[in-house]
Amino acid sequence: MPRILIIGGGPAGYEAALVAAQHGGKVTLVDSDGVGGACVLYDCVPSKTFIASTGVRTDLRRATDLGVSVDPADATVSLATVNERVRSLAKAQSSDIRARLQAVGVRVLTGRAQLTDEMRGMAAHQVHVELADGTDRVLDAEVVLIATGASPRVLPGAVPDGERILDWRQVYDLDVLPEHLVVVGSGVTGAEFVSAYTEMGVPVTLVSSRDRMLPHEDEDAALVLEGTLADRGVQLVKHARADRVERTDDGILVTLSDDRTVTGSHALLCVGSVPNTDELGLERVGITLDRGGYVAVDRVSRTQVSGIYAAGDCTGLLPLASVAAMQGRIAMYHALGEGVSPIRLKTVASAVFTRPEIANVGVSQAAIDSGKVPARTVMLPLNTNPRAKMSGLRRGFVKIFCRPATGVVIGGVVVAPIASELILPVAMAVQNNLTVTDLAQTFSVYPSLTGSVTEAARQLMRHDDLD
Ligand SMILES: Cc1cc2nc3c(=O)[nH]c(=O)nc-3n(C[C@H](O)[C@H](O)[C@H](O)COP(=O)(O)OP(=O)(O)OC[C@H]3O[C@@H](n4cnc5c(N)ncnc54)[C@H](O)[C@@H]3O)c2cc1C
Ligand SMILES: NC(=O)c1ccc[n+]([C@@H]2O[C@H](COP(=O)([O-])OP(=O)(O)OC[C@H]3O[C@@H](n4cnc5c(N)ncnc54)[C@H](O)[C@@H]3O)[C@@H](O)[C@H]2O)c1
Repeated sequence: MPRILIIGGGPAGYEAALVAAQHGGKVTLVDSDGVGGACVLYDCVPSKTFIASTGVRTDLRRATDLGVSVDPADATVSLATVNERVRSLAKAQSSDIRARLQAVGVRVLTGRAQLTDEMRGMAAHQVHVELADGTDRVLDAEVVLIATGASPRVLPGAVPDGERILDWRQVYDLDVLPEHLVVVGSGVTGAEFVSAYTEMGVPVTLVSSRDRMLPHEDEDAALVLEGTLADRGVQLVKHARADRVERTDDGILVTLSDDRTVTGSHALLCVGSVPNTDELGLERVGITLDRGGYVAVDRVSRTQVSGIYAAGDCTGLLPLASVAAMQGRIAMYHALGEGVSPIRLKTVASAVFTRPEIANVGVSQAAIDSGKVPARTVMLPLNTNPRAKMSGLRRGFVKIFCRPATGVVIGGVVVAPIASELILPVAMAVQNNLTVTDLAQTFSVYPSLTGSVTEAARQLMRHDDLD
């Protein structure tokens, strides 16, 4: 069995370690900041835990429409308590993962690793680990997995100070809600925080470099979200690139590239990430990084160098926890000589955890509209759904896309309060090459929001599908 050394303990690294150990590999995992990685400690898990608290206020706000009078103003937020919950849940999950790794025999080291091969082309790679206790160790391994993730991008004129100018990892240090939050960047991270703080009752201004939020998401979905946020009082400043963010006497000042200015009490920078790939000794062993600093990999996570694999955000493939984990597992199956299918991004389901949520899977409407992918499409507003009416939901929709000739489902989008859950039947259909007839003939519960998924599929069935 090869010796396996994994650098980075996020979903890419720890999922790889679990499968490798379960298949008999002798595995060491080195992580500098905490098992679970940035995913569990700073990014995905904390943000979704925070959003869970904001959702309580959303439900209270909507209660009056359903005949239950609650004044949302009475629902005061103890930000310190919310943030303490966020931090302790993240730490608990990190401990759980460490325990699982140790239970299957993975050796876990806390420290910073880098490749130090003295010669290229050797059967074993050499890794130097600077341990957290100040000591050093040199380890040899036939298989190395680089799974070092990414860090918030810092704009030269807008360096976070952790007090008023924040990146998304620093927001949990606030004890009091901002009086007026300016979010810079309208990608998924920016959109989620705009939605969450708005639900908390904080006035929010969004500085968006594009003509719409969520430029990589379904346009109809992004417009629904923009409409909802505008109704909730969010100020959207479009075509606005932030050049500088500075402290003022009582807050912050954002200066845009066209000299417009935006003021607020706090700024939250959500301007993307950079891969953690420097100081890893990659060039020394013969791995060249691309222009963005990412490690290039093939569909079974191999780098240019034999025995060295990479997975997760450091590869820039699709920065999602689920994809990172799959890349990590695939790398280990391949390294251990197990049968493995190359990664398929066309079946990845993902969600934006705003209110409403936006979830999608498979091909996009943009690819269909551009003529790249031939498809039949349907978009069903949720306000026709009986369960949605009962719950007072007015916005949202279900879209399904299928192949013109066969009716095989190739993608879909759901915009709804729990779209992240509702996308699963569409994802199952895409993953398993099911047709719209298969979906339509599946019993959905009456009344349910998934009834709109089966109804959308029914609308895509053609007369000859009924034969
Ligand atoms: C705000 C936010 C919310 C998100 N929400 C979601 C979500 O809801 N769903 C979803 O699927 N994805 C989400 N993502 C994306 C997800 O967090 C990432 O795709 C995921 O963390 C990638 O996992 P990873 O294993 O590649 O890296 P990471 O989770 O970043 O872990 C890498 C680890 O390697 C360590 N490391 C780095 N260098 C070294 C070194 N030299 N030696 C040792 N250790 C090292 C790091 O300290 C870190 O602990 C979100 C991202 C952000 C920014
Ligand atoms: N729910 C989830 O699954 C989830 C949540 C958050 C992030 N993620 C993952 O992380 C990826 C990255 O998302 P992200 O939002 O962190 O980064 P991103 O790179 O997608 O978005 C950053 C945005 O900031 C803008 N920007 C950059 N510089 C700017 C400036 N000076 N002024 C104004 N705007 C500026 C960019 O144009 C871009 O639209 C996502 O694609 C997703 O895969 C997933």
